[in-house]
Amino acid sequence: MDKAASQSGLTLSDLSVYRRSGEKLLQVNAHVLPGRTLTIMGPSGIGKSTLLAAITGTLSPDFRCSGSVRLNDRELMQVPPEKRRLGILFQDHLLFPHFSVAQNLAFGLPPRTKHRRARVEQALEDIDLKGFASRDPASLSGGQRARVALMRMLLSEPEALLLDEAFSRLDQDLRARMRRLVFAKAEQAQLPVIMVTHDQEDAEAAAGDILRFPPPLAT
Ligand SMILES: Nc1ncnc2c1ncn2[C@@H]1O[C@H](COP(=O)(O)OP(=O)(O)OP(=O)(O)O)[C@@H](O)[C@H]1O
Repeated sequence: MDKAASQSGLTLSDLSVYRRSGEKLLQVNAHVLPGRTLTIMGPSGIGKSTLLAAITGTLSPDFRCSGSVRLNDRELMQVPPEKRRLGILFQDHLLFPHFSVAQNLAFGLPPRTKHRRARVEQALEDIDLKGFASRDPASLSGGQRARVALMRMLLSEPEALLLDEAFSRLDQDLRARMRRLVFAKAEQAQLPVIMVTHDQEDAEAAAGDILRFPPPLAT
């Protein structure tokens, strides 16, 4: 593998999260290739969401982290959150309630994007919501909201995706459709993905490495 190829993707090196008291929650070493997904699973409360916050640079003051997060050729630890170019999707699929669907999507576009209206129209088509531009988010179904949230994240041109129980509020059919959409987009754009989930089917659908906490006991 040449040097450039070996640097592509998202690399967590001894990334550790601690409570302010000094107690270590998790430590992770992982390399996620472009277009591939690393699934993180483990019991509630062990620090999976906190780990994602360490990656995005949005840890609450109750925690601190150490180690390294490299995205392609950039070390992110000293980079402010808004410049890390990470897309994160939570289970709530939060949209701005006073913005229309189109305005929510436009919010994802980087500031200097040209042809904003056309980009938003195309995005609506991509998620099968043509004609929904002026709708109020509250008038959408859960699945429609999830697709708008996903597309808004993708429009922001992230270089990696982080999914925090992103599919858990969706019913089974929709969950499978959303998963396919996310993994297809990630593969198409060659984005590394880290997915936190409690759901074995999510993990199987991702078809990538799985990191389980606590590690299984050796037999
Ligand atoms: N803002 C906060 N201040 C203090 N403690 C917090 C805060 N957020 C989370 N915690 C605590 O930190 C620990 C890790 O929480 P975290 O949400 O990262 O766990 P998790 O593994 O993602 O859990 P779940 O699977 O239930 O989402 C938990 O004990 C939680 O109660």
